Amino acid sequence: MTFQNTLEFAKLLDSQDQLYKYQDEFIFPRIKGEKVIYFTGNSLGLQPKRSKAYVDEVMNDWANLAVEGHFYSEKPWWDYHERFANPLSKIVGALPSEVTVMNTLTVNLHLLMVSFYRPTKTRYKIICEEKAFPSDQYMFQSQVHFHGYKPEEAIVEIKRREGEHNIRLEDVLAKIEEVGEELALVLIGGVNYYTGQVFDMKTITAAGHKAGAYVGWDLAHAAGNVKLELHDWKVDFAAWCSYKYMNSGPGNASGCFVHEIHHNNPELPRFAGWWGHNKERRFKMEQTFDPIHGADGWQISNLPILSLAPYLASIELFDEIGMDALISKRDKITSYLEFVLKEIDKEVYSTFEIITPANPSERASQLSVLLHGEGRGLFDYLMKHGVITDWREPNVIRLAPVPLYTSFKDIYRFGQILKAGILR
Ligand SMILES: Cc1ncc(COP(=O)(O)O)c(C=O)c1O
Ligand SMILES: Nc1ccccc1C(=O)C[C@H](N)C(=O)O
Repeated sequence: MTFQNTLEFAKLLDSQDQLYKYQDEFIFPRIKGEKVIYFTGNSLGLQPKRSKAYVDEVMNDWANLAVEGHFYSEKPWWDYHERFANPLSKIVGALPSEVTVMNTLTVNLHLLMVSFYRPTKTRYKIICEEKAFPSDQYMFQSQVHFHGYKPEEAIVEIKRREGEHNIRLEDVLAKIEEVGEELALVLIGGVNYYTGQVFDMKTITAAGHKAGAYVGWDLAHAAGNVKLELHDWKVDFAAWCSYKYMNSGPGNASGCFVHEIHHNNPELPRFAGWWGHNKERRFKMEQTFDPIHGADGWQISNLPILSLAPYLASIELFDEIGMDALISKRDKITSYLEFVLKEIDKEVYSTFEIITPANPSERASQLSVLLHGEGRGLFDYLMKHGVITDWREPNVIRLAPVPLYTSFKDIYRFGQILKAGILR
């Protein structure tokens, strides 16, 4: 399809968009009375209107039933998290028994590393990507330190080549082969938070296994954004936060995946708690831990039901729409954004550089734009004029045209505001 940078064309695309109506499911902040153009769903997703009723339900059950709510509320709290298994498993390409919700992302990655980072004298290295999200870097450093290694000897970063913004698959595979028998774990962000690069998770997972290592993925920017087949790819474990593309609310619960091949492995250590104990016998208060066979067996504490409530509301929305419809709009709207950026760049003789891969199979909902010759002033201008983006040092803005609630008209309007901002 040949795109045009006109309001009429954007409206035409909106009229063909089957997800157009879902914008109305979300609450948009307003600036001077007008809904903002929201490009930061990769940091914090918008609030679905249906979330509040789910939270209210828990508040009411708590008021009316108090402790009895654990077992007798409309959605009993003691197994509330089990409602996520079906819809979540479809989002990440897993069996229902392979997913669970608990804690928060970095905490879950730490807990999963308890099981899957088991360094020995000869096999102790972790491969990760250069400039991983800082929380992941601190996690790796503290984990290797905990096991008695120094970060510089145990952490192997895959570097970008000189002058390139993205990591090449061939370089990931070469590094895995090079580290070979010393490799204990590969743990990479499935979608890089800064550039929006999507890694070839299937190929990297297979390569890590061939080297004899476990392979896990930080799916913060991938869950609800890209097509995942965690089960078929034989990923060992993964975790994600739910407050980005899954719109569950600030700091909300994380999701976890543990492949079924690990469910009955008594050799795998884990940090246990009563919520991971045999469900039928949990309240018998027995001494010996008998883990649930499934990702739920990694649960530790009883769950924060008030925060799961909006996550459940949002996950049901995903279930209604399905990942395939989302991804098909995602690709079209991301390409339209790319087109509009390039058109504006030509019109104003500017020098943007989109550092996200141009290849649609290596990107998803995010375009990261290097603003050569522009500074924070442009970002501030956009914010003031109703475009919410985010700024990452030294001079990158990240734009995520989330398919659930972004319209093609938003993209056109953004282009016009951007142009005015550059010419200001
Ligand atoms: C890739 C990645 N990893 C980890 C985190 C940290 O998540 P949390 O603070 O929920 O542990 C984030 C975002 O905050 C992220 O983007
Ligand atoms: N949870 C947050 C709390 C405060 C500020 C930012 C975040 C983010 O999630 C940042 C996000 N991980 C990012 O890719 O920028």
